[in-house]
Amino acid sequence: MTFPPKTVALIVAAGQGSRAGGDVPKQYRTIAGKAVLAHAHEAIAGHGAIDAVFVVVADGQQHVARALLGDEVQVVAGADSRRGSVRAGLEAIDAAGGAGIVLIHDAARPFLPAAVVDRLLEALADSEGAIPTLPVADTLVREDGGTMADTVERAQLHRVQTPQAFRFATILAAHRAWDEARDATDDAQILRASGHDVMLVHGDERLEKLTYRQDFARAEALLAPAYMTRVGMGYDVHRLAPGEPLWLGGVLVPHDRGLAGHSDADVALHAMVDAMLGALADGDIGSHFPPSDPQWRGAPSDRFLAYARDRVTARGGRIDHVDLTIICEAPKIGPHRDAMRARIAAILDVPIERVSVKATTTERLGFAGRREGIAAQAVATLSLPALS
Ligand SMILES: Nc1ccn([C@@H]2O[C@H](COP(=O)(O)OP(=O)(O)OP(=O)(O)O)[C@@H](O)[C@H]2O)c(=O)n1
Ligand SMILES: C[C@](O)(CO)[C@H](O)COP(=O)(O)O
Repeated sequence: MTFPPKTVALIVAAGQGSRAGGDVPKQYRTIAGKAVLAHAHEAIAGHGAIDAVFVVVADGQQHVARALLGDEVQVVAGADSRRGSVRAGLEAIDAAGGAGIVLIHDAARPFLPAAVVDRLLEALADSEGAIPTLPVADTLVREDGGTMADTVERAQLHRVQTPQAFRFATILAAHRAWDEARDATDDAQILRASGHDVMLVHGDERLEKLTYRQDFARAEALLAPAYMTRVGMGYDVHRLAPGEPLWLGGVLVPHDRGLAGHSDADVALHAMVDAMLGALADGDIGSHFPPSDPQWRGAPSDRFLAYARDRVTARGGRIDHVDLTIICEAPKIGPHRDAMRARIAAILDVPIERVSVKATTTERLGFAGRREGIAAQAVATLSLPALS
């Protein structure tokens, strides 16, 4: 029976990130709230073939790495060059008992699809080393003092990524044999210099290295949740009755009659609640606050609207806009429009510019025209995570 060789991931994170700028080295900057190094660690450590992870950081930063990654990870002090940091990591793995396979990975490549690791390990079955690469899509030219010189044939050129996978004993020996006076930008060239072939497997665009400041915006965009716009509409009617206060759009409006209903009968807020629940495809106001339930008798309708707002937030969504139309002969809505907008904006916790309140009569036609009741229509526009 053969056992798979012990496979160790070695993440190098001891660089200064000078090309990326910023107050802290790029591997400690966050993307979607998580440190770049933590993303890289999570991606590689989460692959089922990885038995242990060693991380190389600048001397003095060991406690930062442990705080980010936990105590299971082995933390090693790095060197002034990437090559030196890899060497320090390999020696630490050797001192800890060695490995069968090592995957050497840049912390600066935080997004690692598992399929890349699968391809590397498969290629390693017949070789001492394998690396992920991508083809070059642009035309390549040499420069001669600011002008274009020869075009470089690109068919055989590849962009080299990490992780780079090696038989551990072979890459350790190659590093030890390497002339310390020379640098090397990656480990595959060190292996090759020791006489071994390096297999190429297909890499992944998501593995691109964070090198420059603008690369961080690209990385944030990669992780940003995709939103979809959802629109809901609501409609409600309540009867006007003497001796009732008139609540409309969350505002107490002076009038000779008020709206009758189980709660405070604020027809405008009720239509808005239904619009928001509609956009969520989450039932209607009656299913969340049944009129048969005595606890809602006389209840202020701003509670219902705040509830709908919280349903949106709980789904990871945001309220982009609400548009309300109040349909009545009297009272006049114009004088109260901005107070209603301000109140609704406060309940929904959105800027007032996202709240529209309009009004219309029905030219004295129908129940609204006969002043028997007031109707309201609302449209709510929400952004919800696409998968919600
Ligand atoms: N002395 C070094 C230099 C680099 N690295 C690591 O090697 C990876 C790739 O290197 P690079 O992108 O060049 O990172 P930096 O050297 O930090 O960047 P810069 O050259 O812009 O300073 C990074 O994860 C980096 O932290 C390292 O461990 N030790
Ligand atoms: C190892 C590497 O990421 C492979 O592309 C690259 O060579 C690192 O180069 P850098 O100059 O250290 O960024």
